[in-house]
Amino acid sequence: MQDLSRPSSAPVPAPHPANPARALRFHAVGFDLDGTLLETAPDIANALNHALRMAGRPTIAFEQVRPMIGGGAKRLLAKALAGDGKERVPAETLDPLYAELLSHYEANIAVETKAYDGLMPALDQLAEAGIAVGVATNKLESLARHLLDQMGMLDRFACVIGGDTLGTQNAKPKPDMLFELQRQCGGGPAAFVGDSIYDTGAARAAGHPCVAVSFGYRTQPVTELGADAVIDHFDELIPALSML
Ligand SMILES: O=C(O)COP(=O)(O)O
Ligand SMILES: [Mg+2]
Repeated sequence: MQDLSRPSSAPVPAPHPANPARALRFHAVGFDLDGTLLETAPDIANALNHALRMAGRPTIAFEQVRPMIGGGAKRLLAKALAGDGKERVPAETLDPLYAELLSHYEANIAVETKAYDGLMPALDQLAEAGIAVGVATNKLESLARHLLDQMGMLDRFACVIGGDTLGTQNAKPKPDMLFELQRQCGGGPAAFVGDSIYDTGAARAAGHPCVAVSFGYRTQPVTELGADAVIDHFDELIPALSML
């Protein structure tokens, strides 16, 4: 039926722009979680500092915690307790504090955590193009699912592989989690997007092209991660994937 409410001189709406994700060669795109999809460092730092307080140790400034994230919370706590890194922390000290950190984090997992700018439109474009997306994080799988659920994002991902899903000995930078993500996303060519050396290491070992985000957590310059492309904003993700 003719729309009589629109005057004949009204501009015709522009056609929906073509979705560049439809031209990608990948069947699946995997994402790291901390420092890639979500800025989780404030809530992680709060949980770490809670555990340090329980141990009677000095807390660590947020800016110092950020680059320490990437290898999982247990490694983060061990690094924080080790101070200059020379002190080896015995399991009987580490394990109860790790339990404290986890329970504080679980109860306060999405207080200050935020999705990075442009993430949702990029995920929308991938979904509209029929490309499966999954998460491979060194976080415990249960915490990763809980966090994504709290952020209202869990149903966007075909799978969530955590640092413990295949056994912690197979966590990134081993390639296994990326192979599992690829399998659960239905197979076919897959790319990976991450923020740290754990991610680029896993992608290289899996033979998956890799995009590094410059806004995440790492100790070295982003150009030294060995990624195939670097992006500063999620608006650049699909153009970057199209070059790989
Ligand atoms: O929790 C961590 O230390 C790492 O998590 P990520 O693999 O999602 O960066
Ligand atoms: Mg990360």
